[in-house]
Amino acid sequence: MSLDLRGLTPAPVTPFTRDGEIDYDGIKKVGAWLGGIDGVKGLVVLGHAGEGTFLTSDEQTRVIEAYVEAVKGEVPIIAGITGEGDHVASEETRRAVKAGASAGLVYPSHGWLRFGYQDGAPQERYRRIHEESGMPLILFQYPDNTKATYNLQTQLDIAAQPGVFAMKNGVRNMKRWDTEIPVIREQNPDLQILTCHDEYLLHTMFDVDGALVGYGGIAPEPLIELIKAGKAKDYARARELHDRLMPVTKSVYHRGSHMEGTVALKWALVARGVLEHATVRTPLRPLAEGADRQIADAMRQAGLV
Ligand SMILES: N[C@@H](CC=O)C(=O)O
Repeated sequence: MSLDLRGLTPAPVTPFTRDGEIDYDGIKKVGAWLGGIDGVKGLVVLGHAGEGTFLTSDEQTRVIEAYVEAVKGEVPIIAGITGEGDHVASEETRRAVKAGASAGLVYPSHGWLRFGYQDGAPQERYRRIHEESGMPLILFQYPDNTKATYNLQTQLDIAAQPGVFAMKNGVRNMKRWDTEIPVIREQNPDLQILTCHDEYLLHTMFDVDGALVGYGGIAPEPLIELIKAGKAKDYARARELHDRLMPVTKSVYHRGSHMEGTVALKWALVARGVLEHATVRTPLRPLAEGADRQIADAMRQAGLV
């Protein structure tokens, strides 16, 4: 498997026009900017930050194509694969391959969040998607406080399957992180382990090959430094970067929910001059009055503006 995500892989937003259509000029701008940064290893489009499930399947295809064009071959485009059933997810992955995506980040089937999954179902989901599309896949570990979180054996099984080359881990249970990551690593030395703990990256930064985060779409430069510091086991430097970013972390990710974080990401890009406005699609809603100014202040304090 040749994809190398050992570094920063941002999950960028999908820009919209003020009337809620996809803003292709906006994608060009975001894609060219992020794709041109040394240390960015790929972009994951159509994830949570990219409002992927709020797009029609035609729109999803066009967003992939637009990002592929925007990055001009500098980095691979990876598509979020979110279809509920394995058959539709597999079809979705085939469309993504055709549109130019180089890999897929496979989300759990949505119903598992509420009801949990039957033994073997996650393994089968990855197996089928890979076999039917040929796409290299990233295992997505959901938070421990959801029923869609995979137990250790399920993670090990998926990680060992053909076509699975990386894991995006957002377990958000530090006991599980500290005990499971070493086992996963030992049993799958080639698996690229990427943290997605946007709201508290510091703890996870010392055990990973990289980060696959929405945060990377607004603050790529310090996050690349943070990943380097983690790999060098330079806690002092990592702590310094963490502290510098804290106002941004708070104003974007310590909000009522991670959903608000997606809206906040767009305001952060407005502050950076990358986007002109922060239009999102429902069910996302505008942030409370003044949040835009608070986010812009935080970006200034962190030296990102
Ligand atoms: N960082 C979030 C949202 C990304 O998909 C997560 O942990 O899942």
